[in-house]
Amino acid sequence: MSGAATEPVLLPVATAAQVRREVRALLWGRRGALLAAVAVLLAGSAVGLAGPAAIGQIAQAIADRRGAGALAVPVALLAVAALAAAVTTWAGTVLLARVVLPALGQLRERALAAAVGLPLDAVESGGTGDLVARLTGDVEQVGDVVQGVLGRFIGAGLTILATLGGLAVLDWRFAAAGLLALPLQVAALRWYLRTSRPIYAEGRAADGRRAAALLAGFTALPTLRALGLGRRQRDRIAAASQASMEYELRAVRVATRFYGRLNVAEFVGLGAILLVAYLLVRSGLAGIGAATTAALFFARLFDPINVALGVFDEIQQAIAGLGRLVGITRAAPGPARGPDHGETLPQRELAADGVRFGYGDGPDVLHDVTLRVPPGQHVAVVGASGSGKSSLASLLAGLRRPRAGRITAPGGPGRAVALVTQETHLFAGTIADNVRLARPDATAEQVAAALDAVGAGWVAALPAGADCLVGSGGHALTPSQAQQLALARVVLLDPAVVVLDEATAEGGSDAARALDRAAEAVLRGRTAVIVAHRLSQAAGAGTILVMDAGRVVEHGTHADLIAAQGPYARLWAAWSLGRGTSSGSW
Ligand SMILES: Nc1ncnc2c1ncn2[C@@H]1O[C@H](COP(=O)(O)OP(=O)(O)OP(=O)(O)O)[C@@H](O)[C@H]1O
Repeated sequence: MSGAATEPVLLPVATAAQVRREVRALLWGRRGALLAAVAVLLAGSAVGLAGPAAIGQIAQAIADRRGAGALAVPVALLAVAALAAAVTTWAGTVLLARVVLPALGQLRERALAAAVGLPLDAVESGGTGDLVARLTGDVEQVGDVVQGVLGRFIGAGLTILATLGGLAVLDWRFAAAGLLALPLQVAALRWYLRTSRPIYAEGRAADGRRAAALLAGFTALPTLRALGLGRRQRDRIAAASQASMEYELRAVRVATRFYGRLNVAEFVGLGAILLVAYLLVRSGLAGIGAATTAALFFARLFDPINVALGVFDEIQQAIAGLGRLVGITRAAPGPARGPDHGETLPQRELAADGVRFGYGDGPDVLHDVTLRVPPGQHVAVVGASGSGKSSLASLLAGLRRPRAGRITAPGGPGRAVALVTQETHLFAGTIADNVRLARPDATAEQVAAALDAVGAGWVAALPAGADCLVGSGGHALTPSQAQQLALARVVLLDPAVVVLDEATAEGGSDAARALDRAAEAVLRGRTAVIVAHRLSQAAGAGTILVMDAGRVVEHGTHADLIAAQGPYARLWAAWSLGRGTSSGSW
């Protein structure tokens, strides 16, 4: 392993243009519904203008000293407008959620699917933490914004537009006066974002330290008590709590000052409108009614502007989260889906040509490895520990990409190459669920047949049979039983090629024999590469490949290699000698 302590290479983050393209693609199929939602929200905003207009009419009627009858229509309009605005805004928000939530769900599915197909090295170099954070934290953040504030943000934006339009319709000078507030609002927002972000970030870090201090207090309780250190830990927790509270206070102070600045902007805008109204009314260019309406229009902007600016930060963070989500789908796809893995030409044999490989930016661990496995043939790979057998297996299975050279595998529908390693993971669920992972539509009979094929008779003996719960919290399986389930998965998957990496290394002699038989059943009739843990596994294979320090140093049948008196013959002699005394592996 190389000791290069480089920063982890995180998964890519999509650029703004890529995010836009992805969002457009996601929404394109729903554009009709989206347009409808925006139209309804816009209608709601426009209807909302009727309220101030009605009040303006009332003011005008009073100024003109008309009778009470003249108020009937504007008052009725006021009531109807309020109702209509409420209904349309509600309908628009619901419609918008119906469009955006399924789109987000689709993006999450695509990101998940991409994550599952990521090349192992991409995940390893970025750290699984990055991937998990994106699939949980970022999805949650984007989802919260989409469900919570997006509708309000769009509604507020449309209300601002409609109101500015209303002001301009009354008199363009009203709109111009109102726009005086804009530069002040922009400056306030920029100041707020600049000042609040570091406070929020440090606040989150302080929260983390508080949680860590608390946790340490709990886990180390017996030690702390025994040594009489409880008070010191309590002081530490108190200090951490104090620190995170101070950040919270600072955040509140900044927010208060932000809204104070917005109020100044509103004061400037409203003052300008009143001044313009005064001048227009005095010169007879506008009536009292229009002036009242203009002032009310502008006052009506306060709310949506506060909403829009208040959630701006959240929306920006959600856009950043979206970039990280889309970034997963942009990460280079694994070689199993690349053209070299048999997509272009129907390829029958599994082959490696001049393959060079190493981990991360470490040294090469495979040098110029070439091998061919004709259809239906079995090749066993043997060699001392660290000679590169497992690395070669993961390359052949398409889990990792070579630095140079090519891996070619039989093409065809479905997953053509299955890798079985001893690291089998059991998912929480029934035994049948675990086997069915390979083929979700498999019937109970097919699952039973697959279990039968690998000799997992013990399943039928369980009280619940294949419906027995396993995985975290479920019935505990022995490593070799878990291995059998992994092999049963392969039977269901029915791949053309199987790469078996020490699948039978687990267990004592009885279990090992059972696994050997299971592996034989799985390999029968398929092209296979077997990383042989015990030489007896290799002896039966058509071709044996001997590896040493990342190179293929010998290959041939068992008899050929014994006769050649080379490295394999030496391994065989050593292994045969130790067979009686050790567990059987070298
Ligand atoms: N994930 C990894 N990151 C970095 N180096 C690795 C990694 N896995 C293996 N190596 C290195 O690659 C070389 C080949 O290891 P590999 O596991 O392929 O050998 P092997 O023949 O399968 O050994 P064993 O029989 O012990 O499993 C070794 O030097 C090993 O230290």
